[in-house]
This record gives sequence, C-alpha cells and structure tokens, in this order.
Amino acid sequence: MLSIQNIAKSFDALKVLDQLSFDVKDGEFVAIVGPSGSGKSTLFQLIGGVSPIDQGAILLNGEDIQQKKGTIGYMPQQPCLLPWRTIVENVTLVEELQHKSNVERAKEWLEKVGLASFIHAYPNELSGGMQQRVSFIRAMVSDKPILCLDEPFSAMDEFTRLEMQAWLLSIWEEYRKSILFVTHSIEEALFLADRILVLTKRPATVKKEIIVPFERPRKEEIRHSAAFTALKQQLFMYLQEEKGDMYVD
Ligand SMILES: Nc1ncnc2c1ncn2[C@@H]1O[C@H](COP(=O)(O)OP(=O)(O)OP(=O)(O)O)[C@@H](O)[C@H]1O
Repeated sequence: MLSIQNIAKSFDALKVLDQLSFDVKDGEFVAIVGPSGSGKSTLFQLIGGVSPIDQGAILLNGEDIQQKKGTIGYMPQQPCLLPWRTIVENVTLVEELQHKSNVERAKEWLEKVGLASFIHAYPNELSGGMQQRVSFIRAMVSDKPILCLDEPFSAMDEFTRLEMQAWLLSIWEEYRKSILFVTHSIEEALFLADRILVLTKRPATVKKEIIVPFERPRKEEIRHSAAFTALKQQLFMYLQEEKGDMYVD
C-alpha cells in the first residue's frame, strides 16, 4: 500500500531523514517511535505532499505521491476544529475543500461513534477526548487508503488516553484501514500496533522493526503480561541507545 523508499530530507544544513525505507501493508497498523526531533512529523509532511523529498520515492499503491496533496487522511496532535463551524461541518471540511462533501455520511459516522447529539454543536461544547474523536472521524470520512496519526493522544490525561486507545482499536478492528501512527509512548505503540518501527536519532532511519505478537481484538489485560513487559523493556533500550546528543542542532 504505502512504500517509503530510501528517502532523504534536509532543511538547509540539517539532515533530518536519511535512507529511510519501510512499507505499510493494506489494513496494517504500524506505529513509529523515535527520539524527539528525529523527524517523525517531517516524515508525515513528506507523505502528505506538503514538503518535497530530496531523494528516494514515496509510493501509494504503486503511484508516486511526492508533493501530491490530499492522498492520505491526516489526524494531528491537536484536534484543529474550526470554532465557528458545527461538528458535522468540521467533519465535512476536508471533503468540502475537494468539492465532494457528503453530509449524510458524516452524520452516520458521528452517530456510529456516539456523537449523535453533538452533530450540530460547536467544538467548545465538547470535551478534549470528544474533539479528538471528531478529528479522527474527519480523517476517516475523507476515505483515503491510509490514515497518518501524529501523536493524536499525547495532550490527554492518562485516563482519557487509555479510553481513546480502546476506542480507536474498536473502530480500526471493524474497518481495518491502514494506519501509520506516531507516538512517544512505548506502551501505546505496543497496545495498538501490528508492527513498530524504531527510528534512530537524526538523521533518522529505521533502527529496528518489532512485530507485535498479541492477538486481536486486543484486551486490556495484555498490558500486564510478561511478554508485554519484555517488549516494553526491549523498546526502551533501543530508544535509550538513540538518546545521545539529539538536541544538539
Ligand atoms: N520547516 C522546517 N525548517 C527547518 N527545520 C525544520 C523544519 N521542520 C522541521 N525542522 C527541524 O527538523 C527536525 C525534525 O523535526 P520533526 O518535528 O520532524 O521531529 P519529530 O521527530 O516529529 O519531533 P518530536 O518528537 O519532538 O515531535 C527538528 O530539528 C526541527 O527543528
């Protein structure tokens, strides 16, 4: 589905990504973890066509999508809802920009995720968790083959975050859309993903790939299993090895 082939990216003299390659298969949930400043958000900008790559290729179903906007669904860290638009108007925003808004489908989705009574409400009437659900649904209804989620739960308190992880899995397990998910939380990556890519410090490349062995649907109890703890420690060690002098620009 998505194939990142040997890409490199620099901002002037700062080399951010180098020889970065990986694939995401149809219906797969892939998490990316890496040190701060290693270029994870930059990677999403490149996949989203917002910024050009210096070298390599980005293919979506075999097609080169370099600098093509609107080919992926994107969910940022903050919900980024427009305060003057209602919830349903926020969900249809991306489609509207592409002149193919489907209000009925947006409403169906909002109903499906328990937000029926908020369809015509404004963002400030919703909790942070609810706003992130709307942001996710906006990415979902845009009906792109892959969703890129950039630390979507990082600004939340621990309880809401756990709730959102379970919520995301329940939706994903039903629809199995390909997801590329950036997170700083090792535990979140292990609980959600089929596969975890560990990036090196800048310039980032793939240091390790971990296949997550837990069966689906995932149950909360796996967080307390010996296998989960062992993988957590392994991932922690990989990330610690990359800490180095990564803040020195
Ligand atoms: N448009 C830009 N111009 C110049 N430098 C940039 C630009 N965008 C990102 N950078 C630099 O590239 C490096 C990687 O940034 P990026 O935001 O991709 O890292 P990240 O891994 O997402 O970080 P974090 O985990 O802290 O969110 C940083 O040093 C950043 O300052």
